Amino acid sequence: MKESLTPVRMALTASGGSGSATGNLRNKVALKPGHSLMDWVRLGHSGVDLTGVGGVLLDVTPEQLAAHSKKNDAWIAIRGRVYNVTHYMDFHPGGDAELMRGIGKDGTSLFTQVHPWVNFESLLQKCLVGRLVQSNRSTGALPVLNKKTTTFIGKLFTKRGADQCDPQEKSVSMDWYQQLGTVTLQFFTLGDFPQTRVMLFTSHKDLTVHIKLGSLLHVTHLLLEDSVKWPCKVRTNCDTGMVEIYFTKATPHMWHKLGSPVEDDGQKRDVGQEPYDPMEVVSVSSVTHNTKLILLRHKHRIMDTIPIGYSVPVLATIDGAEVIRSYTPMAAALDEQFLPPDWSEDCLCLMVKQCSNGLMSRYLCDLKPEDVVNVGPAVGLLQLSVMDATTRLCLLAAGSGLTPMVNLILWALSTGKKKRFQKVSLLFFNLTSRDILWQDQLDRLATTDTRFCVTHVLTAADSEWSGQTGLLNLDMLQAVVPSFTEQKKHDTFVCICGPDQFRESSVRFLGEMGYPEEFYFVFQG
Ligand code: HEM
Repeated sequence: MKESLTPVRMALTASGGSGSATGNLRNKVALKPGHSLMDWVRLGHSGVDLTGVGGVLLDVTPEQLAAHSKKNDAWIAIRGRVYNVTHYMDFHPGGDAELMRGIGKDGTSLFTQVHPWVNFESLLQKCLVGRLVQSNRSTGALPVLNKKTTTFIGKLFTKRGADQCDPQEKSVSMDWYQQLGTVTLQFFTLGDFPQTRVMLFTSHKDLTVHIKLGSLLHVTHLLLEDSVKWPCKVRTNCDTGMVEIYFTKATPHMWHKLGSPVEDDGQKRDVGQEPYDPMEVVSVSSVTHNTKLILLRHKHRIMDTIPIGYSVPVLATIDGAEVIRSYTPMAAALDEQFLPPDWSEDCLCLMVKQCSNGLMSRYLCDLKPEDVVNVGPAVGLLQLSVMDATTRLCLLAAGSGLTPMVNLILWALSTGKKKRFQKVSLLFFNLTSRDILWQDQLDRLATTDTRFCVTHVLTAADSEWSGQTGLLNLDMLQAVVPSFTEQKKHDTFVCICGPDQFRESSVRFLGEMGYPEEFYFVFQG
């Protein structure tokens, strides 16, 4: 969860800025009655569409941005995101005239010059229109600062690019803020779900952050001003592509600067073959009679975020032969109260069903704490942006096909998401009731979040089972997945994961319901 950001005046001192557009120490205006921060928060929750575009995230060109430069139609871009601040005008503590100075354009530098501590992400979350993209007419060339890290007024800004890549992949910028006991790094990317690796070495000060966007790897290497604790927390905002890394300071005190950049060779390079990483087993716990939850951790202070629905290859030498099998890392629980006791933020969690003839699954389920497993780079095809306009997510899973669904469920139900999913339905098939994975967690989630519902179906139910039974059929599917209509085609997206036969029949029935391929995604086993 995002930590609350109390405005930190020290951040101002640290950055050397004046804190006011005019140089006055304070430049706040008296707001009209009914325009306090609380009133703004209330308006955000009132259901009024503050975006003015109906809640669909748009790609906005600079020309389109410039067309919204009036007080009663005011858009502003800050760090790659475009917000409609028309409703915010009268709530802006610096007054409407000040805010107007950044309207219709990229207001990032003005904004950071005046109040770098203001948490615009949170204040304007209901106003998010979309992403600022290159104009179609422009050359697509972004500043190319290869192998260069520029530091200015107490924060670090890194921008790199390559000529032959998608313009959206090119830039990653960075900012930071601090409180007495914590320091947070923010990386602004335009990616859907950038893959991030955080590494902290010597004296807990030597920090390297890798952000992988498509075929590019952006590397930020810093010697922090002081030591921080491990592990950190990494949170990715899939709507905006922002990655936030939270550290607890080893000693609480205000830092004068974040640290100094370290020049590396090859700051940006194509991501090609990455070696397998040795990871240590933290714990192996039972989920059901034949399924285990395995927590792995890098031997050194390394932490990865894996994009939703991606899988990692696991490599092991079993009976003298090398075996590779892919698994989808997932959250270790749907709710904090179910987290395994040894879990920490830097754990990679795999759920593995022990198959009688599965060499790798037996090997993994027999692992003991401190054993070492080789894990390769994550790969996947699911792009969350295909669900930009989706309000209803239908998940069809069978057995361990639940694994990619877990992170999808958590993502779709996450608060903070501007374009909320109104409904997330899981149709979950298992053999018998003792095979149902995480039944307690799924059922609990369905009671605590009304947007989520789960239907358990057993294919070999015993006499005590009062729920649904049988193999997937068209009626069952139609009860969970709405009929496909041309007018509402973007409303629903379906994800499928399970054994071959299950995937095939799901696709066949969806076809019978008229669903074109672009409205569902099949995870390959
Ligand atoms: C880019 C154009 C903007 C300009 C020139 C501007 C200017 C100002 C000024 C002069 C102040 C008074 C500063 C002080 O005396 O403490 C202020 C305060 C503030 N502005 Fe803006 N602003 C801009 C955009 C925004 C946006 C987009 C937001 C929405 C997130 C925002 C949120 C705030 C907040 C929350 C304060 C109060 C800060 C505090 O109490 O520390 N501003 N702004």
